[in-house]
Amino acid sequence: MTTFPKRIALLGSTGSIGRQTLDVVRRFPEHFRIVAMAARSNVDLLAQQVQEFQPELVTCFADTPEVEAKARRLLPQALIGEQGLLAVATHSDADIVVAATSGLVGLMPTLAAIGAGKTIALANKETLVMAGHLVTQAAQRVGVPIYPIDSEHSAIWQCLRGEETSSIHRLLLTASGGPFRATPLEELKTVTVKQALAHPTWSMGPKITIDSATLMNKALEVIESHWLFGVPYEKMEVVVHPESIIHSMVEFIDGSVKMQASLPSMHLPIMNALAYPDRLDSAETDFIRELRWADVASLHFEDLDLERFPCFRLAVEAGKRGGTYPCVLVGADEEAVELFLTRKISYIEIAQLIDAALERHQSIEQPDVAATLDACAWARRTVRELWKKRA
Ligand SMILES: NC(=O)C1=CN([C@@H]2O[C@H](COP(=O)(O)OP(=O)(O)OC[C@H]3O[C@@H](n4cnc5c(N)ncnc54)[C@H](OP(=O)(O)O)[C@@H]3O)[C@@H](O)[C@H]2O)C=CC1
Ligand SMILES: CC(=O)[C@@H](O)[C@H](O)COP(=O)(O)O
Ligand SMILES: [Mn+2]
Repeated sequence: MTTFPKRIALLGSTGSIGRQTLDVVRRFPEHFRIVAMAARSNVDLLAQQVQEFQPELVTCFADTPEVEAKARRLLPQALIGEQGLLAVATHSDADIVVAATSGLVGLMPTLAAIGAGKTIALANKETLVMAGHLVTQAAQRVGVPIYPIDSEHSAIWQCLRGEETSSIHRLLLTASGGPFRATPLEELKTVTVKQALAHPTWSMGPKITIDSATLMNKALEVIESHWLFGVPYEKMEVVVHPESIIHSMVEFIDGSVKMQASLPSMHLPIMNALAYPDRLDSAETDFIRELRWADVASLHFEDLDLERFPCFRLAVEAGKRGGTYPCVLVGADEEAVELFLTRKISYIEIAQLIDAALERHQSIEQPDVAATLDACAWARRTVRELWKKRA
């Protein structure tokens, strides 16, 4: 039987997933309590959240001296600096850690949380992509569960309840196709950051939104599925579904297909991960609207256009090759997306730089944590150097 309230440590409280997690906690105070929270630079919002949720521990990474000064002024009780994420992830009062920072910074706190025996509610997909073997082995060793928050994985997780992995014929991950699904190929050379950030169905942080535009996000999700559900790459397919209402499907060996549908809102997968094995009543919320027949009357599905989205092939290939290739993928992507967001490279150069970094890499098998982080750092440096040579 579940004991409520569950006590939550929230990594990335000021982000898109972090804020939606707090919406859920705010709505179900008898079910959840925030005991610790961490953010990087949005001190104003973090201070408001601390005021409202009264965590026992708050930390701010503070990536510049200005942010640090502000954090010391507005949050004198906060732990400042890089140790903060680890302290939040291992807080002794937390039952469950919501891993919702963006990018590769998610790995170490997630491993630390597992080591401390915490249940993981995982939004940060980069963690499993770059270190799937380390994270899943650690979780198995300690005996802690990893509940997915990513919408596709939440859908698959729900479809698999009561089923055997041996009954899976294939996983079908849906992809919205992003803002450039139908853009003439020639125009992709000149698309802007603003256009790339205009996701057709989801409102998310900038890194994942650009990954959705390049379809890197979907490839990361294929790799994430491999680790979460233990399904080989040959048994996974991606189908473009522009409405983002079917969040993914599982086809079983007898031909039956289960799919999970809901309007695009991350509140539902967050609620699912936090409340598992229970389900909370969404009628009690103002952020989840029930699905009406009109919403599903006209749904569309298309094949994925691999020529349009070179990042997809590059990334799945890196996942299949294994070793340190997935670490390089995550590091190179993080750097290339940063260069694009700061308007230093064009949209099509994202894939070119990631490709060049993967080409140059000498992979090692079964990397440990240090080798994983080294490979990510090497990839970031390599992308930056390649860009400087071009510029
Ligand atoms: N948004 C979504 O709908 C979905 C997101 N995900 C995944 O969830 C993760 C989070 O995404 P999203 O919420 O969109 O991202 P955002 O960019 O909106 O938020 C990122 C959060 O992480 C914090 N953060 C970043 N670096 C650090 C650091 N070094 N120390 C402490 N905090 C840090 C940010 O703090 P600050 O704001 O102060 O800078 C912010 O709170 C990503 O891995 C993404 O792929 C998966 C599925 C859906
Ligand atoms: C909400 C969520 O889970 C995102 O990861 C979503 O999948 C992004 O949409 P795309 O299908 O465009 O990548
Ligand atoms: Mn997703």
